[in-house]
Amino acid sequence: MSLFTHDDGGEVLLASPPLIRYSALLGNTEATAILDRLDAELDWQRPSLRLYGREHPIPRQQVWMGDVGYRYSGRRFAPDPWHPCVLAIRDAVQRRLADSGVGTRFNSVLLNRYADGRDRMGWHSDDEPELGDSPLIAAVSLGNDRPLRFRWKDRHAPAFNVDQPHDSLLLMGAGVQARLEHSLPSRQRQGLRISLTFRWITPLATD
Ligand SMILES: O=C(O)CCC(=O)C(=O)O
Ligand SMILES: [Fe+2]
Repeated sequence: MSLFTHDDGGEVLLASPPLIRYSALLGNTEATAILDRLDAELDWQRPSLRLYGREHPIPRQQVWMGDVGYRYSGRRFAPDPWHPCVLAIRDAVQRRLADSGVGTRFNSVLLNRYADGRDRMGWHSDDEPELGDSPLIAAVSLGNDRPLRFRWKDRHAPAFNVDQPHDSLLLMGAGVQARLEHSLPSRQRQGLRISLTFRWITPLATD
């Protein structure tokens, strides 16, 4: 699914709200080397979520990284310090977005590790209050190409998939979290994938 291509290589998958995919963010060799390092060097966690009084380990692993803490599903997470590879990716993302006229910075990132096709993420929007009114989220994919599935909250149009190849960047622009939900469905026979979703978090007054 692609409407047209920007001069800088960004593919406009949805014009409004904007959903834009960029390829070859780091270059294949560097992206693969970084995938291996993040897999080996990060302190991957599998927290449990409490649902109807029972603890359920999430079906993937994750690391929060950056300058500010984060609340997720009612719990507080202290961030891990920036890993040099993650800083390199953040800078590449900010440069690529600046080149296409999107001046933005990110102060935190959620890294998700999907060991195989059984690991997944359920339907959600990234719309926590500390992300502000119309958050901009930049999702970088390393490793196996797993489609991100989107559905409209008002169901006015069908759900659709967005492929996320190795070394690609998906920009979810203003309005995407308000109007759509996304999920990473399980798949058969898939290998390791790590995603990095960069965000700007405004620390709340209660912090
Ligand atoms: O791994 C993905 O592609 C999706 C991650 C995501 O939705 C998130 O981190 O909020
Ligand atoms: Fe998300």
